Amino acid sequence: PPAPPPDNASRGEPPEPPEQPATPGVDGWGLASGGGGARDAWFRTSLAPSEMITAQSALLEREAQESSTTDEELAGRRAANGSSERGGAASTPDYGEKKLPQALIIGVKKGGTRALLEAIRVHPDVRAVGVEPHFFDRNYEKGLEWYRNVMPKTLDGQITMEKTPSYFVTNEAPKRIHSMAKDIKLIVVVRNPVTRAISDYTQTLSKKPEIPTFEVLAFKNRTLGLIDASWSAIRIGIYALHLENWLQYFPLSQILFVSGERLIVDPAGEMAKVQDFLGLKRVVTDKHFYFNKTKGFPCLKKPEDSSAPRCLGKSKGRTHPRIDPDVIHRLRKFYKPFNMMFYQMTGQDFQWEKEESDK
Ligand SMILES: Nc1ncnc2c1ncn2[C@@H]1O[C@H](COP(=O)(O)OS(=O)(=O)O)[C@@H](OP(=O)(O)O)[C@H]1O
Repeated sequence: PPAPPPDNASRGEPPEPPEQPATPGVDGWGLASGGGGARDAWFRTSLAPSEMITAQSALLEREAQESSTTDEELAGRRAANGSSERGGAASTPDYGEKKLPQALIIGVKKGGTRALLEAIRVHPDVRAVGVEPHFFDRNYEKGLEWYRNVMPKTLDGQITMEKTPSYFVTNEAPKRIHSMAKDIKLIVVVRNPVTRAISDYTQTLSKKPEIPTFEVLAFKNRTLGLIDASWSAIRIGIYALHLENWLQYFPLSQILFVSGERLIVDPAGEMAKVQDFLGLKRVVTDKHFYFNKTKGFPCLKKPEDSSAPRCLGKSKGRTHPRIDPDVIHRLRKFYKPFNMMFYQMTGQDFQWEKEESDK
């Protein structure tokens, strides 16, 4: 495989979270209603009103810094809803204590991380932060007490979780996470890197319509067919490169790789693996999902006691621009050796080479 690419260079996109040079030698849906009853709704947070303030300030900070890894719609609703976010549970006393997370969704950006977090927080034994705390990349200097405070209260036996997709590509993240909890469980939602890159670009384009085309940004030299691996949209997809860094600190057994593609076609199947990995009873099953034809994605069934939205918002499942098939072909060739290395490292074949087209 080609040599590790250099760091991302600014290409007129919103700034990315700080990404570090490659490791040397590497080629490379929960409403806690009625005191813990049905928790089946996308777009709900498990935060009490007071916790919302902390989380919202984290959110605002995040938005001030950059907006590349966003769940914009979710953020918008949260800001609009203010402290009434817990809906039916707002009047329910919030028992328990805030703990540091025992499991993290560390990536990848545009992999399907929001869908996974919203689905797992349906589980009564999981409580999660709705926003991305970005602790191990941007807020680390705020300290562990700040981080713990961002977390929702949990009862004994409940797992605390958060998701920040940029952790996966943050050089310092594995070391920092390991120093907090060496037995933490890590989840990575991976997706065909070509489609992921287009999804990433589509998100940027939605905020900055004036940016060059994907085809222009993807190449250092298009005539020579030289891919610009320093462009973050491309670099994030070199999963083997980033994974190498995590494996310096965590055994493979502590990392679960979820297929972003399977999470769409068989959400219950992927959720079974996630629950097993987290040591949870398989509570989130096919009964919780339905396929929404308008959205084109699986959504969570509406809880009996709520009129909450069931699908993820408009920022999830955007229509991708049409990309020159030749460029897609070049990118697939570029990623192939890295994908092979990733399959070998994880012992899982994600079948990205078999896909005939990239959405
Ligand atoms: N159930 C469901 N509903 C909607 N969207 C779904 C779902 N499951 C997976 N996906 C895919 O998730 C992609 C966004 O990934 P992330 O949530 O990780 O994005 S982000 O990094 O937090 O911005 C998003 O990417 P795009 O389709 O490119 O918008 C979706 O394809």
